[in-house]
Amino acid sequence: MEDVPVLAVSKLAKTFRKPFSSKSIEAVRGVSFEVERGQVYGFLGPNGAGKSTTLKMITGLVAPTSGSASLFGAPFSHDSLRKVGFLPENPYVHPHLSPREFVTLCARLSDMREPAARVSEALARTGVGDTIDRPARTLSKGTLQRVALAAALVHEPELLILDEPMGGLDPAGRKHVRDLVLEQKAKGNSVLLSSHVLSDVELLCDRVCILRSGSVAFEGPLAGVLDETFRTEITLIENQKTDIIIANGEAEIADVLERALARGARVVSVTPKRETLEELFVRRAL
Ligand SMILES: Nc1ncnc2c1ncn2[C@@H]1O[C@H](COP(=O)(O)OP(=O)(O)OP(=O)(O)O)[C@@H](O)[C@H]1O
Repeated sequence: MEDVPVLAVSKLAKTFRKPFSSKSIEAVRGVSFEVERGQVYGFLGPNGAGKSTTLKMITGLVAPTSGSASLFGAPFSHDSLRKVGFLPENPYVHPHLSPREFVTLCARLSDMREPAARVSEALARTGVGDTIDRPARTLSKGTLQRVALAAALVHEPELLILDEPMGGLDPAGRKHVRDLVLEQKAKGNSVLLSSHVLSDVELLCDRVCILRSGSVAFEGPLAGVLDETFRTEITLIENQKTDIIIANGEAEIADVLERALARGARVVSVTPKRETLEELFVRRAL
């Protein structure tokens, strides 16, 4: 079972019908990708690209129009969801429950018998400190986000799905999330991370899928892509003017330098530049 993907999404599609109208919105159009064990997988795309809808179909909250998602090598079932933790975008924490009560409720819904220790541990891990017994309606947005994250983690899921986990968090909270994601990976668990914070995605993810208008615009390992787009900037001064030439690959660099020196140009710098995820995102998704 080691080689079976933790999550396999196959041609998932969702069309929403507009009420009282013949119009419809094709939110997701045949999206496929796989998440392996121990992998942190980035799910990116501009606003309205279909990320949240895809994550809701994976977790059974929205019924697909077509296509399927299988978890741990088996067709989707509510049983397989026991091994999944989900932090939705704009999570709802019942306003009359305290963080401890809410996360205990979530733990019991995941069939945990004696969850007290795990509940305290999960809330401490996400940094909900001394507000643990206050009603949720009195808590800040960032604290509620931390409570919801604890609820997604409490049953020690093998696949953690995070939809915009940095929403409303301060720098310390964002660091908590980054550390948590790396901790999950170190334990051999998998994380599917949807985020607009590209620097975090670049730091954490092994592989990414970029959605555009409901379709996959790019899917692949991050390292390979960023290496593939490796280029070198050569700055020259020629006839009292500065010129920047972009060269790809060693042969091209040698060629540019040889010609420049033969013309009597002065080489000011030769700087390797790697494409950032931000640049890749703009190129592929916008
Ligand atoms: N319940 C719904 N009914 C009708 N349309 C919907 C519904 N949910 C989402 N949509 C539409 O589907 C499209 C995709 O929305 P979705 O929330 O999946 O995008 P997203 O990539 O998560 O965006 P964001 O980054 O802004 O969260 C949008 O056009 C949205 O308006």
